[in-house]
Amino acid sequence: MPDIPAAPVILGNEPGSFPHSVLAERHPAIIRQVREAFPYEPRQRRALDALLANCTEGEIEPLPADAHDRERWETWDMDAHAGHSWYDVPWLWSESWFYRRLLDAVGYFGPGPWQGIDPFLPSKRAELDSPATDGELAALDDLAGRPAEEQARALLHGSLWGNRADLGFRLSAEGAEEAAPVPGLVADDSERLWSLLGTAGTGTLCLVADNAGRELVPDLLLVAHLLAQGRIGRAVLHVKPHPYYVSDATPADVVDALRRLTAAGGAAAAYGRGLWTALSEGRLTLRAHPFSCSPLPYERMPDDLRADFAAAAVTLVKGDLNYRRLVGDRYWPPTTPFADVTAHFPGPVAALRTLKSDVITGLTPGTEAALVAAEGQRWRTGGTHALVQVRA
Ligand SMILES: O=P(O)(O)OC[C@H]1O[C@](O)(CO)[C@@H](O)[C@@H]1O
Repeated sequence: MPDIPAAPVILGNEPGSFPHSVLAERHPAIIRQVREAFPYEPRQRRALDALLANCTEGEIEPLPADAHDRERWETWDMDAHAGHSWYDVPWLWSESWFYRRLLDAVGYFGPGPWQGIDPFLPSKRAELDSPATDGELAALDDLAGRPAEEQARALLHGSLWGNRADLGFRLSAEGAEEAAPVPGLVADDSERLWSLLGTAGTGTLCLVADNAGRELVPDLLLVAHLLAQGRIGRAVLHVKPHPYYVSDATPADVVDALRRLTAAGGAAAAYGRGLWTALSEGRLTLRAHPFSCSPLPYERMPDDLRADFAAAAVTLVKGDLNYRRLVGDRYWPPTTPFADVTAHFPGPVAALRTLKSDVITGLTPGTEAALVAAEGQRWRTGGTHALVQVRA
């Protein structure tokens, strides 16, 4: 690990800051949304009320002795944070804790009739079934006639901007972006990524997925294309073992996305069938490792996960939250080299992310200055900029 000076860990205790607004406003809004989405019973409603009070005004209370994952949370710093305000512990930790406690409140971990019912399913399904998704899948028919290289670039673009829930594989979108005053892409190592993926490869691609629906669909399309073109021999798709950060993809969401593709007809269905076959033949594997919902940076990943990533030709890490966990959720100076903050990662790694939180590394001084001149600090959190960063 290079000797880089540690930057301050992001906490949520500064009123007016983005992390503070997530804890003070977004989490209560998520609780309201979940209450309205299901006919939860009185016990669950009382538990949601208690969570609302606890997460905004209370202290972190350890999991009960019989919680199925208590030991795991002990290794994830629960005892060190117990007794503190949610605002005074690392923001990354507080956010993960919120989803863990929310699932408890609605009875997700059971036992009982609500066990395994995803409280975010209605919003995920609505997005997947939206007419916007129809239009985006239909656009694949035009893409199918283009040269493979062009398809690959368009699908990468779709996967990247899909992180904004905006499938970008409509080729027309590419030019629009270049016309913006500050480029949409604040760092673009995509050529290095293509060189890692080669043109004829037997290696494994690990894709650490982020959101379900309109992000997962283009992620799957990209994987399908790379497998079909023989640029990789195998893919491992890492998803979350349980609902998380509202829209994060779980194994059930992968199945929903595949059904959506195969039912769409045209080129989308062909991609869907290819993925279905790849899963049944073991060329595409699903992983839902507990650490994928951990409140810790990837630097602290367990050995089995480390071995997975070490064996990959490249690991694609999708989205803002995974970026925060990859580089460390800290106020890095924006020009801190990406290679330095990802030196802990056990193999070649590429981040594909739209910018939705304060964490950023790997910018050139010129890019940072142009962004600040045009937008102040809004570019960090607005989701209007994106990056492709690679450490080979
Ligand atoms: O879906 P993504 O790209 O991981 O974004 C989730 C994002 O939600 C927030 O945590 C706010 O809750 C972001 O700052 C975070 O990183």
